[in-house]
Amino acid sequence: MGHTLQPLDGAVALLGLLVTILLAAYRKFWEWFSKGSTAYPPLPPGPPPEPLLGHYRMVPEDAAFKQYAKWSEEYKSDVLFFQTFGTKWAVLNTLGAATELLEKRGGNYADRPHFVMFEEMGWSPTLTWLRWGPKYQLHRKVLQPPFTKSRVGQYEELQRREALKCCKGMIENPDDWLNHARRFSVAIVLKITYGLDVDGPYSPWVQLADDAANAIGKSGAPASSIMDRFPATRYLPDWLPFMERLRYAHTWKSAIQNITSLPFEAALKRATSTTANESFIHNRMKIWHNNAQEGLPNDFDLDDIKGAAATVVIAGNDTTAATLTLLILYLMQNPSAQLTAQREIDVVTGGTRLPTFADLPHLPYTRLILQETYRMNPLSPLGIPHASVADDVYDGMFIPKGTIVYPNVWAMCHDERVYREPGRFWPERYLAREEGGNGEPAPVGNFGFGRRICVGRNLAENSLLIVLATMLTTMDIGWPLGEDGDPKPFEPEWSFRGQAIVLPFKAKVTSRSAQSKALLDKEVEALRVS
Ligand code: HEM
Repeated sequence: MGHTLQPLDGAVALLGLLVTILLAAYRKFWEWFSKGSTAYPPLPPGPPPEPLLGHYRMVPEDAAFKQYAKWSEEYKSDVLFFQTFGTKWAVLNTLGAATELLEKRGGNYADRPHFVMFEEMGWSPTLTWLRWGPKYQLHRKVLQPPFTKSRVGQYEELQRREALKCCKGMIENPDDWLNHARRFSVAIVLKITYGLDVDGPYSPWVQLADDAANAIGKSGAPASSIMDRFPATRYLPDWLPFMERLRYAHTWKSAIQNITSLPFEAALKRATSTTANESFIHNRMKIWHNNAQEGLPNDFDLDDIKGAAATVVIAGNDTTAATLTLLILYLMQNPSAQLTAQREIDVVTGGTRLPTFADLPHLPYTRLILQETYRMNPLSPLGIPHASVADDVYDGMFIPKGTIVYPNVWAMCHDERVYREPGRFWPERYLAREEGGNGEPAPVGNFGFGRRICVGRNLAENSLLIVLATMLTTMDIGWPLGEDGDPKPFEPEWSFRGQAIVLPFKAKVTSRSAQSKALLDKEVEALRVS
């Protein structure tokens, strides 16, 4: 039967036409807007946005850094520009752009965006998320000094002690190597910050730190949730289907509250029961009490002390544990690199003692293994975003005030113009050609840029180098064996939602020799009785 034209069909057709015209007009407007005017140069390029939603739906939540790298090639620009609901963000895909903007013009990019999702997760004031201003400067002034290159040596004894315990734990419980890696990292930051000891891999402190790391690690790229792009949505009910990230924030809120409060409370209790304790919390509390007693103002109040301490644990724990996990992965996958580093260490120690901090400057290849690990998988592939304080122009492109700026560290570390076969683990790549290398530059950006550069980078580097050197001296790391007794190579799984994390995997950890085991046992025993 034929279909006669109804008034409704006409209305639908009219609506369709209207939508098409509006879409075309919107595209034209965007082209005009991004081209700039006589007053403003054009915005950096990027894919054309959708009406109303802008680029919101176009950026994948999973491995966004890879999509940004592709767009950078497609639009032939090291800087890309995006917007949605009035929020603007730029992505810097080359080291040149990141150095120029975040380092040379660092003052203009020292701000952070307003992290709405993290606020929903219940964070106290912490340096990492604080906006640029007096409060930020106060936190940085308090947190930076203990971790500078000249002062970080005060933690070497603690770091070596924990490295020895970590290796002994891994060798004696090889199936549990991951928990020993986690314990190593938590033990260092909890001791420095709160004066707390972490007894074994199943200490509740390890679990607590692990929950917080999970909460952060899978929360998506910072400042990229719907609440960050469109803050009013934080007030919507979290059961709405598109409010998945708000639901996530509320689910994990207790993990953030626990890591902020429980070690703090435990440290305060210890402060009354022990006299000598030199942790961050105890030093800050002493200042706080003295000021209070003398009637002086306390600029750094209790909430600031609590937040600053939690920053060190959260920023310093999982990053170190995740890098140690990557080291084990790459050593397992690259036996020849492992052997070269082991030989290097044997020459320095004569094979008759375990390495110390004094040996590290003489272990260039071991250091290159860590450097190559940083390059292969930057933990924060899009860094932690900065934000611009005032309008700026870069390479003829306009970057408006208040733009959120992501350094695409992954793209910089995998730039084929800089690194040959960037997906290959090859520590020699940094050596000069005549030494069998390719003269490639050390990767930059793993610890961020400019005024916001990581406060704990020297501490992290020392922790990782001493545990790496101790592992190489005392352990062999290989593929797990199958039931037939043969090594079974595999490709591990990864999570790229927010941080780039390798998921737990199996490895075969064995003692390197009876002699290295005896040396390790002796040193750990000496720690126990001291
Ligand atoms: C392998 C280990 C680590 C990695 C890969 C790492 C990476 C980063 C990155 C990418 C940033 C952002 C920098 C920027 O905005 O440009 C950062 C900031 C920060 N990191 Fe680390 N970090 C590590 C270890 C640590 C440790 C051990 C501590 C503890 C002392 C720490 C404390 C901080 C703090 C407090 C900030 C915020 C700085 C600011 O906003 O001014 N990090 N880190």
